[in-house]
Amino acid sequence: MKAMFIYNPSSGKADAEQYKETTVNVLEGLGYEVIIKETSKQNDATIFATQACAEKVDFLLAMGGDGTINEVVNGLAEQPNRPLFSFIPLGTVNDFARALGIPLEPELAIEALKMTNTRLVDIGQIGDKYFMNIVAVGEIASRVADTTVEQKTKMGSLAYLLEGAKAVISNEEIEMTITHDQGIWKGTPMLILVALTNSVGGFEKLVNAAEVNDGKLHIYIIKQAGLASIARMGAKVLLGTLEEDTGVEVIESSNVLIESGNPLYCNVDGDEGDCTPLNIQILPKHLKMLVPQKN
Ligand SMILES: Nc1ncnc2c1ncn2[C@@H]1O[C@H](COP(=O)(O)OP(=O)(O)OP(=O)(O)O)[C@@H](O)[C@H]1O
Repeated sequence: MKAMFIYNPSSGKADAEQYKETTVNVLEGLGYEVIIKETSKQNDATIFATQACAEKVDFLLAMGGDGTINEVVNGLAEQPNRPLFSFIPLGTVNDFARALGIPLEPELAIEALKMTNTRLVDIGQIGDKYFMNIVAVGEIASRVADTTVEQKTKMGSLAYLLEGAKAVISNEEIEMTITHDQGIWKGTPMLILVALTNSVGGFEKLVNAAEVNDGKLHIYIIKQAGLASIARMGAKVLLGTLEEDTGVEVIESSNVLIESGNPLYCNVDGDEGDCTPLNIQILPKHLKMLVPQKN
């Protein structure tokens, strides 16, 4: 059996090197012959993941933050022979790991490779790219993309909230049209989230209803709100009851087209993505993943 191990030495606190040997030992202990690939720049992880498919490896293991994992998913998504996939989270947010029950401590995640189950997992397609967690559209979303790596490392998920709140103060109303399976929504929302998983920006209960393999895009339309309403919604984010807020509308759909009066950049899995109009669809159970067995 062959495995490819892709790691990003710069992810998180840049400590992939320290976990590399243990990871390879565990893979070899599981009977894999291991091909090791170190990324050095943007897109390397995508190229390596595509190579893994061409070389028909049995298992692809990645180590890195959400950005690296997103690149790997982009390399796998269009290939006909996708290997089993899993990853060791090293980033600052690690939403996909939270959603899948992969331990956030790298040592524990590596150990967990010894006892896994397979799970078919949905991914999303946005234009010609792929994502596994979230697309955010609105002025807040573009500000979040401005959060520096230093801010993210220091404050973790809090950075997302603070940057978001700052953006709200200068928020201008932008007309948006959302075409989904059941109809068309028009308005001037503050933020639109299209989520595949429960965990967004490190908040594990943000999209409570989302399961990684439910075949649905969970669309949260967050309407214009003053600071008091934002504080109320913030509390509900923590409690996992955001969808009950009067300022929030939730739509489930397999496809969505998001158009806006002025072009708006979106944020895809924490990084800047394309500009509106955005065509998003779900690819149900597209990845076969190895996830830790539940105790
Ligand atoms: N050797 C490298 N040095 C610097 N950057 C790299 C290297 N290899 C890959 N990259 C780039 O680093 C980007 C960010 O990495 P990643 O998201 O894994 O870490 P992070 O930003 O610390 O995590 P998170 O997204 O959870 O905050 C990748 O998308 C890739 O383009």
